[in-house]
Amino acid sequence: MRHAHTVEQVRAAEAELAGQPLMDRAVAGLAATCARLLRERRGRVYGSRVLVLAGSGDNGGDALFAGAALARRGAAVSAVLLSPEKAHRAALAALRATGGQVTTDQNVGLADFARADLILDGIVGIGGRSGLRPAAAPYATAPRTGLLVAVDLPSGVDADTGEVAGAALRADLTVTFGTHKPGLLIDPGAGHAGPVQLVPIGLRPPAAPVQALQHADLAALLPRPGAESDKYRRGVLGVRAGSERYPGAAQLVVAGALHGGAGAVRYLGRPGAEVVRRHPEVLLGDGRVQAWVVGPGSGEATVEALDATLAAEVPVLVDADGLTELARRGPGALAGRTAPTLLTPHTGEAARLLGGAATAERCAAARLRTARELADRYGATVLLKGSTTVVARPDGTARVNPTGTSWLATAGSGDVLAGLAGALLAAGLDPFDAASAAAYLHGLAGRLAAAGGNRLPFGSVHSTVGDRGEAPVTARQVAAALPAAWRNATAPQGGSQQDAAGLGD
Ligand SMILES: NC(=O)C1=CN([C@@H]2O[C@H](COP(=O)(O)OP(=O)(O)OC[C@H]3O[C@@H](n4cnc5c(N)ncnc54)[C@H](O)[C@@H]3O)[C@@H](O)[C@H]2O)[C@@H](O)CC1
Ligand SMILES: [K+]
Repeated sequence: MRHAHTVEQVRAAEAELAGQPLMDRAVAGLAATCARLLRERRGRVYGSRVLVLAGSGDNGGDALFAGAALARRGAAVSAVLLSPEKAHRAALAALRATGGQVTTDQNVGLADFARADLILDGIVGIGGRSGLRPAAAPYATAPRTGLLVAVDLPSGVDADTGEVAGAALRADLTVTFGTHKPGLLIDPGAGHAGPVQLVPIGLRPPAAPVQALQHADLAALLPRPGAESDKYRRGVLGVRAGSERYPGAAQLVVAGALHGGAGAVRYLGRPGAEVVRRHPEVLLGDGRVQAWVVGPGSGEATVEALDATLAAEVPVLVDADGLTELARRGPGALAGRTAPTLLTPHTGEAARLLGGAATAERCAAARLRTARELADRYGATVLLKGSTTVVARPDGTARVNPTGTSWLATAGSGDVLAGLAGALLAAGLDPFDAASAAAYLHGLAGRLAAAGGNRLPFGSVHSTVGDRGEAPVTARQVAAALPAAWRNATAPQGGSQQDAAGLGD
């Protein structure tokens, strides 16, 4: 499990320990990574051009100290000071002692930025407030040919939320200290961070409010049938999805559920005959179920379907048309529920559920806040889909999904996810585990399907961008790739499989 802590928690954990040794460890890790990158790119550190962007705090101090370490190994290091009068004194002296050049002229800085082999972004770290200041903003868009390494986090990204107010630096790699920060794992911040490397510095922070599953966590969560298993013990999922107008949604929910390990799927809806023709395993008509999925493509049947499922005393997953109807009814519609509810909106549906001034764009820009607010208001677990899927519980604990790919932004992909998460609910996972495991498996299936037989490219903690060497996928292909994703995640050699899937640390 990856753990991400808030700035307040990091500060408290740091306060328990002495400052300078922490900084020394951070700088040593940072300088070692930069040296490795330079060796990979230029064959050696000696003679490489390194630019340090140094702000006024300890983040600038880290970058300047790392610059000094690289200069001692023969790199040509220059630094541009963004707040000259407040630059970290000891670090600046260390860089000067190695012969490093220091400037306060931003034109010189931008010229060096264009030609450096490696740039260290030490403008602001966890002390950053409300976006980049005017002196730093040009570096967010200035042309460069070298690699940019963000120190602790990309300047301009909100450490606690991943929100970006205005411009932010875009890194090729982020070297973060002590623990992950939520903003490194959640878009848009995650997109600015690139792959994240964690340098341990000995912090002992409390339980993390934001987590990201890894392969081993998924393997532990996914149900495994035992000798005593029958279809009821494995979990029967009831599906009220699809309509005459949207028969495909029913097929995709069912495909997601069957490949998601449901003991059986019971289908209630108009296109029943078509569903059984495609999936002969499916049971039709009312009967015992352990969880429900309601809403995908349910069209004119939605009101009745929602009434029936919300009255059931088993977990219910509400998606798509079901969410639009729920938004009309408001949070009170869930007040009488005796079993858990899982809501799986995309940002447009999230905006509808929140009402007021909420828009899809604002929900996308503030994903963690949106998921938490919905979970709190509706008293339900919420899986907010999109670039970085976020799962939040009413108590605010959240999981962010590292496996997503933008290839999953395709029609019907959400229906497959609903069926998969529903199957895991029916198997007895609590909604938080069911939703986060489903998102992980679904993302992995999307990536495996997109990569075809190719090895997945080296990725990151978080890589939501469709990579070269991948092809577009359909929702049916995602459903069909679920068994491969399941095997990939649960194979005994999980660690190497994780690397093969491009999800290494
Ligand atoms: N405290 C510790 O024990 C450790 C801290 N470390 C480093 O220290 C950093 C935190 O240092 P600080 O607390 O000094 O904070 P930062 O260096 O992140 O930033 C604070 C400074 O930046 C200014 N500032 C705030 N918002 C700004 C903005 N939008 N644009 C420009 N300037 C802005 C503030 O006025 C303040 O002077 C971490 O991110 C990490 O890099 C590491 O060395 C590990 C150990
Ligand atoms: K930074």
